Amino acid sequence: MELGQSGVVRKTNKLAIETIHLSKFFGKENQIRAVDNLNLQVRKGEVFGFVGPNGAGKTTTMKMLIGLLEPSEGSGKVAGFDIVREIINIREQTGVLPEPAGFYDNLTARQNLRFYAKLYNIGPEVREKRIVGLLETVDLTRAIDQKIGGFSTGMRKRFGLAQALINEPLVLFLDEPTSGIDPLGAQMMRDLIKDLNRSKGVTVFLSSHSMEEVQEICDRIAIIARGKLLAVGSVEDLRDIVRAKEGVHYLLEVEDIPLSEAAEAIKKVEGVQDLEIQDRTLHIHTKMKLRTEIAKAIKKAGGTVSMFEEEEMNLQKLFLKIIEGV
Ligand SMILES: Nc1ncnc2c1ncn2[C@@H]1O[C@H](COP(=O)(O)OP(=O)(O)OP(=O)(O)O)[C@@H](O)[C@H]1O
Repeated sequence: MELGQSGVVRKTNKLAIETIHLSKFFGKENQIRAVDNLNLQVRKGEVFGFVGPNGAGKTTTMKMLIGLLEPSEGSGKVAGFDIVREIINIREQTGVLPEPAGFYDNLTARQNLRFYAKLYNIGPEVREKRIVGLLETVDLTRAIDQKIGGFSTGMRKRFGLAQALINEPLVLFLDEPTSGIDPLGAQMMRDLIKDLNRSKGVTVFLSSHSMEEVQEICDRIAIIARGKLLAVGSVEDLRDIVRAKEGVHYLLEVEDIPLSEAAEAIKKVEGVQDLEIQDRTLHIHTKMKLRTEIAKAIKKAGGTVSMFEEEEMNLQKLFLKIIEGV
């Protein structure tokens, strides 16, 4: 344990968030298993994406992590503090952008932030400076004395981020940070999140339905469905998981020998499952990664590889493959 600059207790641990068998059941006989035996480890300083279809259990998990819901079973820690017994410490160390976010619409941006700063006992001098700095960070300087009620959706989201940062948190929880905002506003929000993570080392736990967004800003991603964790890792780790399940799809173009000869040579490589010729391209389906073996077989047959690519598996495709049949 150590004391942070502000005198707030900080626990030393390599993990920002950890859950062990974390579960939440609803209903008379606990028949709704909203979160079911979730084991998660989020490292300090990473941007962690939490994705899943509607009703997967994302919000319920977040609520348990920030002390708004008590787990039915299992346990968890945020910034080293227990999510049941040490909620006050967790509140001090975390910032939350909920969806939907509620503000005092009749108060200005500055007045709203003042209110939240007071909840954290931040003294007037630090408070006023921090408010100006935060509103500058989220590009709302010009709106500092405008009432929140008149803000656009994009402005409200950015304001929500400023509010979530008022206590200089170690861990930031963002629920759908770009939902409902236009592409330009969404990109601005994503850049802000990346910047915050890089410049201040804030750990970000982010839930989103935009796979493009998650792929762009997250270091690692957890995929959940029906309350259960299906996969976790970087996009490349998720590709490996899907490759192990579904095999690999290569696109290949060859010169110097007829395509039919190239196809015959490739079919002999162990692990090649299927092969098709479409126009001038060979589509090869293999059990595992076989790039070197296929290239060798072409060379041996007297051919020259002019194009050799693995079919692009973006997070959207990986997500659909991973949740398939669940
Ligand atoms: N208070 C509650 N009472 C009963 N069931 C609930 C309650 N809160 C959530 N649930 C159920 O738990 C499951 C998980 O809900 P949750 O809101 O956590 O999903 P989600 O992944 O956040 O979904 P979405 O992407 O739609 O926001 C759903 O089946 C939901 O209906």
